[in-house]
Amino acid sequence: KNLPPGPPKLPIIGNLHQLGVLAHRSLWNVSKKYGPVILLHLGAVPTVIVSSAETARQVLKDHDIESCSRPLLVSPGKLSYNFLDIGFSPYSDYWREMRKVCVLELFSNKRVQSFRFIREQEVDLLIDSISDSSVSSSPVDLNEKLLSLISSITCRTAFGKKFQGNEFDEGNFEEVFHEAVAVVGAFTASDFLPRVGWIIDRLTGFQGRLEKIFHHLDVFYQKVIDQHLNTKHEEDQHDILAVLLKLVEISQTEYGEVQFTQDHVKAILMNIYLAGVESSSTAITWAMAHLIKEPRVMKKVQEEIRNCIGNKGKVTEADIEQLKYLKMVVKETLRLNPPGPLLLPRETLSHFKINGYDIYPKTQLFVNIWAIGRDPDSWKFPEEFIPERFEDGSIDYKGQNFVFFPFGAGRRGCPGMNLGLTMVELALANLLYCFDWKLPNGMKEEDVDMEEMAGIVLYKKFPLKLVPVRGQ
Ligand code: HEM
Repeated sequence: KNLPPGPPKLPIIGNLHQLGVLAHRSLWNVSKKYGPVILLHLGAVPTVIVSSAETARQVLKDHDIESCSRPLLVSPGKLSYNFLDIGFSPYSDYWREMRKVCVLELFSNKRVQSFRFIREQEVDLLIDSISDSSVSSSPVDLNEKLLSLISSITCRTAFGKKFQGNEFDEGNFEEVFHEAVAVVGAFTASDFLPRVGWIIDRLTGFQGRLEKIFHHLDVFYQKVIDQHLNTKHEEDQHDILAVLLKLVEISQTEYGEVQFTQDHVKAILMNIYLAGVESSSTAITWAMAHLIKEPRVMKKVQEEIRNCIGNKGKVTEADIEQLKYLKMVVKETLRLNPPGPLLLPRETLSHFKINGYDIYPKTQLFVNIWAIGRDPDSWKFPEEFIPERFEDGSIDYKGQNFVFFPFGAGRRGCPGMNLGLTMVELALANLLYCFDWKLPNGMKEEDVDMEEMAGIVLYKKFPLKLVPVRGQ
């Protein structure tokens, strides 16, 4: 065996202690010492981490089929009704069929376009609410505002209506989903310590949290499903849930292998909310944080938008294509702060080699795109925010260029990329068009902290509070 190198491990926990609070950073440091392919043991689970463009290409392109499964993790398994979703489900005929159906029915350009009016309406509401703060010159908590924006868009798109605050009987809607996000993104003992892990998860209360959140979500999904089924004017329903319920009706005739049930519907709804909301809202927050720290870039992108839109009053989705520099700002943000810094964990299906090292089946695999985005071999001044580096247009999002692929690549790449980018670009463009932004009293650009917090996505740890000044 020619196994990849890695640091020595401890009994039982292996290298778990080396993950630290921000695993992508700790793993980057380990790979600086041992090279771009390293082997760690997370408890009992052999885990390979690749951290260079070349090794990522080998995994996601040359060996995509050998490495495109997912490990059977406890929390995602529970919340996906035993892997009936597409994000956490292992590679199988079932997953292939489900992904095909979802890409066709839920993530197609046509479907994304059909929800355009919802995105534009919700962005208008956001701008109105920020305008109120601009009158009183009070700071706006952008983390909170943007999470609420993307949550509202997603709820209306997925369920046909917004659920905010206490309108949801099982508790505060945002809190319930926030807890679901925390639970699904957590490293649990059962995933790494097969015999004793479940005892630890019981003792720490994790198991109880998981059961409780599963119950709350299940009651919620069932309610919205029942409401949909009981609505007389079915033709009025154009949301994703209506599309999914239609699939339940016709699954046997049209979708051969997969027999769609209400549990499948619930699992997909979980994917859409959990995968879409925090990743997109967090990307906009990071973009605003970089821009406020870099007045040169802020000025340039605002000039582009304002010159292009003139006095129209707002930016619509049709305008976005012309905003080339805005697109570069979004790319540069996703290079430095990819919402999924290690992608989602993969699991290998068969033996293959990376850089000559043997990778065996049932190995967990992480691709450290956060490290690849800061690799000095690929990027000049990697720590600096310079959108112009994307000027020549040679680097796109399609997962073909392995120096930059914030949506992953290959078979498991993000199917919600177009939807995510559309929401990010539209919201950001309007925030920049409608307002000038200032730091609260006494703060300087260098005081804006860029500390990260790990979860299902890489959050900005502290709220970004900025004062809006109404421009046009
Ligand atoms: C800025 C926004 C977003 C970013 C950066 C992002 C990023 C990612 C990444 C890195 C992965 C893992 C890819 C891999 O393992 O190779 C992923 C998977 C996924 N994303 Fe996204 N995503 C975003 C928005 C969305 C949205 C809006 C949705 C749906 C509404 C979505 C749905 C999914 C699903 C279902 C998967 C699992 C795919 C599979 O395993 O087959 N994402 N995303």
